Amino acid sequence: MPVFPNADPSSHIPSPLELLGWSEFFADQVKPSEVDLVPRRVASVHRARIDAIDVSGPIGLELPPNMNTADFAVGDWVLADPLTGMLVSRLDRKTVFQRRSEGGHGQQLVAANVDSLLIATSCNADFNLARLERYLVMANQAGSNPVIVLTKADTADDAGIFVEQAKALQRDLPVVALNARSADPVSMLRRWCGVGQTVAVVGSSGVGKSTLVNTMTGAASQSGQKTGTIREHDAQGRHTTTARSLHAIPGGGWIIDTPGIRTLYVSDVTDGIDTLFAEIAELAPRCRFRDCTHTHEPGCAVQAAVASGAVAADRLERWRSLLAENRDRTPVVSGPRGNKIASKKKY
Ligand SMILES: Nc1nc2c(ncn2[C@@H]2O[C@H](COP(=O)(O)OP(=O)(O)OP(=O)(O)O)[C@@H](O)[C@H]2O)c(=O)[nH]1
Ligand SMILES: [Zn+2]
Repeated sequence: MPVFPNADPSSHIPSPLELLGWSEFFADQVKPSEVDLVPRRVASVHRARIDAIDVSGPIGLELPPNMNTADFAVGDWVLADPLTGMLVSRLDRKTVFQRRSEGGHGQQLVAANVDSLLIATSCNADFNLARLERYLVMANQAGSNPVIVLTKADTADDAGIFVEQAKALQRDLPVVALNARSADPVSMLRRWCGVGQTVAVVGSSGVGKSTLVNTMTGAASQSGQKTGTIREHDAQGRHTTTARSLHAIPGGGWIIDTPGIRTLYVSDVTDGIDTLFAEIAELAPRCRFRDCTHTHEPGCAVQAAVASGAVAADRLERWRSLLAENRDRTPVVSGPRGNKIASKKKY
């Protein structure tokens, strides 16, 4: 019998459901009256149809007439009737990404139950600190661990310059530079893609999201086609992703690809901004005024930190503009006495 030097005899062998990302968080939500239902995970959402996976593989989900596919996100866990295949209920989400739809008023669901968000950008003209900050705010707000993935490192003279700049964006932020067309992603991203873990890839069009997903899933497995990624020609005649879907990573977790996002607005993400600019958020309580804007007030701890060089002036500038945008775009609802309160985060 082979001996594995690091094998832990007490180590937990994941159940087939755990391999799909199931955990106690979801199991605890199943009511006694629901024990005859089966958990399924949403693999792709279409206008009139939802495809799911369960322990036996890909499976369709029937939606009752009072439910709308737009209310479901890739990565969601639902309970279904095993006999009719009818979706009965959705379990609460551990994490959820949503973004304000362009021109629209509602929030558009991007993905749910994502453990780590792979924020892809390339080591070239696409590299933009302000855009990365928006994605970081989105990940922080959703409760997922952000990881910056710098693609096309093979085309850069010195990818290290990009790595250093990205690392400075947020405390303890993991940053990896790789060639998405080589085997790099498989080993370099493995620690976020363990058994039962789910990652999602976001970023602008053309940065290499699909290439990354194909490399991680082993394109030869054709799992991309099976779970329903759609590639269409865009205005420039390039192939581009138009639908999100969940793909299996051989020997590991799950990866969700998303279409390129043109404009990412920040809205209702105050906590996410505080995490991104932790050095500023932590100083604020030491300002003389509780509602200090850190611009002109006497006794401002943040301005003092900028003067001493402990906080970078451009960070304060970017913090201010993100916060202003967030304030402008966050819907305000009337409170009990007509006072305005920001809308509550809703999963
Ligand atoms: N040299 C190099 N080329 C890459 C790398 N990653 C992606 N590419 C190329 O960049 C182009 C765009 O890659 P895609 O994977 O289609 O980009 P995408 O982000 O999925 O784009 P959308 O589907 O439009 O959102 C393709 O020609 C890829 O072969 C990389 O790390 N190095
Ligand atoms: Zn201040």
